[in-house]
Amino acid sequence: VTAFGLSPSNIRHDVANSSRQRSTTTKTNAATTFDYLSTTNLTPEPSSSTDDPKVGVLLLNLGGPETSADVEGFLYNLFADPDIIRLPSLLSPLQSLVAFIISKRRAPKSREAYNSIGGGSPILQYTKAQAELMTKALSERHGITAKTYIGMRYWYPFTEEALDQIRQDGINALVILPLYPQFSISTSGSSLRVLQEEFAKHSEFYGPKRMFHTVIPSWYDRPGYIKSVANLIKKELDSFTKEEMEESINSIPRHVLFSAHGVPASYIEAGDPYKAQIEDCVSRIKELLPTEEEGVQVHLSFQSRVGPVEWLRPYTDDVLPELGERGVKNLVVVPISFVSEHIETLEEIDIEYRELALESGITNWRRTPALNTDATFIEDMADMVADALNEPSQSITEACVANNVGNLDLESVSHQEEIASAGILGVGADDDLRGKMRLRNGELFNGRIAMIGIVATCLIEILSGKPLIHLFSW
Ligand SMILES: C=CC1=C(C)c2cc3[nH]c(cc4nc(cc5[nH]c(cc1n2)c(C)c5CCC(=O)O)C(CCC(=O)O)=C4C)c(C)c3C=C
Ligand SMILES: [Fe+2]
Repeated sequence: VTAFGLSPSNIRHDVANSSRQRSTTTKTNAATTFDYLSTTNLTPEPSSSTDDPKVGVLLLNLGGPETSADVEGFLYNLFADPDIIRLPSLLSPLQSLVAFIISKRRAPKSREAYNSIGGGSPILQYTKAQAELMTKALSERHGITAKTYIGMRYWYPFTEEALDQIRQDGINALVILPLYPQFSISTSGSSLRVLQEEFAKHSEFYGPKRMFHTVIPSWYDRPGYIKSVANLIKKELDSFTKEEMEESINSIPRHVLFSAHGVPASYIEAGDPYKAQIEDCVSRIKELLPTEEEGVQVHLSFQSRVGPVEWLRPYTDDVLPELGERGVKNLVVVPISFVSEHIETLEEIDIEYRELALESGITNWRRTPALNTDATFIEDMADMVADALNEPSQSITEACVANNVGNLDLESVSHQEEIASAGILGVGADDDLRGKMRLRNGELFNGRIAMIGIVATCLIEILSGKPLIHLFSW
């Protein structure tokens, strides 16, 4: 079935009539029709007295503090998310306490970073601009009138608020688009979990008889997106002057460093597709760039690690000095896992990494802007929504299962490994593998003991007022 196989009466519906009943952010194109509804296998009950399809697009994003007074609350929401810090189930009742302690601890450093970029995150402004332009392009390119909603995970407007509005507006065909090109359990997965909970709470509204929804879980491989990033990089590569090129003492004069947001390495072990999608994305973009023979070398590293655990490697702050040592002078840094400017582009890359690069001898520094409202990208967003309306639908649950959301639970990881290896272990048991499984279970046990120790340490600090907590570095 297509994503929204509504009843035949909706086919070739006149947008001009229905658009009067809903508030849209677009100009209405009266001559256009809802051709995308033309395959009809399912017949939902209309949500209002008319049987208009009311199309909504829900853009999911992370959100960010708008002022420095918001920073601690934002951090609390982030660390209270079990998809960001997953405690073993025994300790999960302590999640709020852990979030409280870590956010208090981290707030001054984060606040300073936000102050250096004007006091708050620009994420909401960029997301609003993307929403408005995408809605307009959806109307102009595809004749689809839709209302676009923004649902942030950790700050206003929260996803729950967007869903309240979606219900009030009587939307009956919803495209869910996380603004993360690559899927991670910690980002798109976390937002989809909120949707799952909300849909269960209001099942009378979100049931298939009342409303269809389809999720676009990841879209890093869309040619329009790949092309728009490649174009931004080529523009920066072309900006190196002849003099700058001559400064290079590396055999390759220009270098491109993709700096992706990191995740803890344990996420990948739990089945997070993020690393594989980042690598695939980078290799697709690379195909559109000049080759090494043409004087451009491409690198990939991961930034923004937080806390005491191992994150995806290589780390950006290790790679920059290495490139400097290799005589690289001309470098274009490309933020790759996010589509608008935010603290980690404006502060971490533009200030911290730039300084590190200059200290390391990389004298000619460039950074591609985030896609923001890039015209090719906005058009591709609109095309992506239109495609989702015409292609087979993917439910929230299907998207979660396909991307291993929920696997972060330590018990389920261990259980799945046992299941996965049961065949090998049962017949012709492999002692080495059994040994590894025992080791893994031992590690889990040790992990839990360590976690209890950490929480106990925090409690002691709170109760005693003494700073035991800077034993670990959130
Ligand atoms: C693809 C993008 C992102 C992934 C993956 C991701 C995972 C992740 N992040 C943290 C901890 C923090 N993230 C913070 C800010 C932040 N994170 C992303 C994106 C991804 N995070 C963005 C775009 C932002 C910035 C929002 C803004 O205000 O502009 C922060 C707060 C900032 C700071 O104090 O450094 C934290 C903390 C973890 C632990 C994690 C994976 C488990
Ligand atoms: Fe983050």
